[in-house]
Amino acid sequence: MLELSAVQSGYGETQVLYGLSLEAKQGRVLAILGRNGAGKSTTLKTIMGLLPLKSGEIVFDGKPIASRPFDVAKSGIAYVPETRDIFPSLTVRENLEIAAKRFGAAGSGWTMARVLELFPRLGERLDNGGTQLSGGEQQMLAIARALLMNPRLLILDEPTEGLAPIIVKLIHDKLNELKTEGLSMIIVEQNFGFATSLADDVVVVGRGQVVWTGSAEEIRADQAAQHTWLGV
Ligand SMILES: Nc1ncnc2c1ncn2[C@@H]1O[C@H](COP(=O)(O)OP(=O)(O)OP(=O)(O)O)[C@@H](O)[C@H]1O
Repeated sequence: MLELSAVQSGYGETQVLYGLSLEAKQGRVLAILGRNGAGKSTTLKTIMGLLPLKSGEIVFDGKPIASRPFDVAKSGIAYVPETRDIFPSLTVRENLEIAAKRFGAAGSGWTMARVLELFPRLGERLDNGGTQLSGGEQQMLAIARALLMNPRLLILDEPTEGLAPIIVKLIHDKLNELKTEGLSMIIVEQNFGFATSLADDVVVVGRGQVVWTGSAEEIRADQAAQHTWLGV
């Protein structure tokens, strides 16, 4: 579904990705793991067109991916950044409506009612401003907003960062529901247990390249790889 081949990218003069290749498959969850600064977020930003592709290729559903973020989103990839990027001056309802209006295909897939069914907590907070939400509620809103774009691929950057264990469990269960429904996902995570219990496939990034590829079961069983690449 999404294939990166020999991708080089970075920030201005600073190169971060040195020939990174990976594949996210249809109907599966891919976890991208790696130590701080390995290049995981940079990989996601390059996919989304937020950083320029210096060389290499990114192919989505058989075609080269769009280069501008809006067009990447339009093509069916929704991205939940590490910063969540809730509009702070808008209410929960307004945050959701913007996504639904801009990207939602009328009458198909995800609707406001369906995302509120997934996250009832948001239904109780519809008139609250973005800044009045807890970290967990912001993450729920960011995911709900991404779903309203009716993506074929959902990309999440560290969805559990800074969240209390009970909210981490809730987010885990919701993402698991989405997985069961067949939604393809890429998840960047520092939380090894969270990532490997959701993922089918795993790649580990180290210094801007993929250094390990296998299944979630394989990395859970491979203590040497965990130690070498993740410091677990
Ligand atoms: N805006 C930026 N300008 C310059 N360099 C950056 C910028 N953002 C990140 N970097 C550098 O790029 C490298 C990779 O960062 P990246 O955010 O992709 O790491 P990561 O694997 O996602 O880890 P983390 O868990 O810390 O986010 C790091 O060395 C980081 O310092």
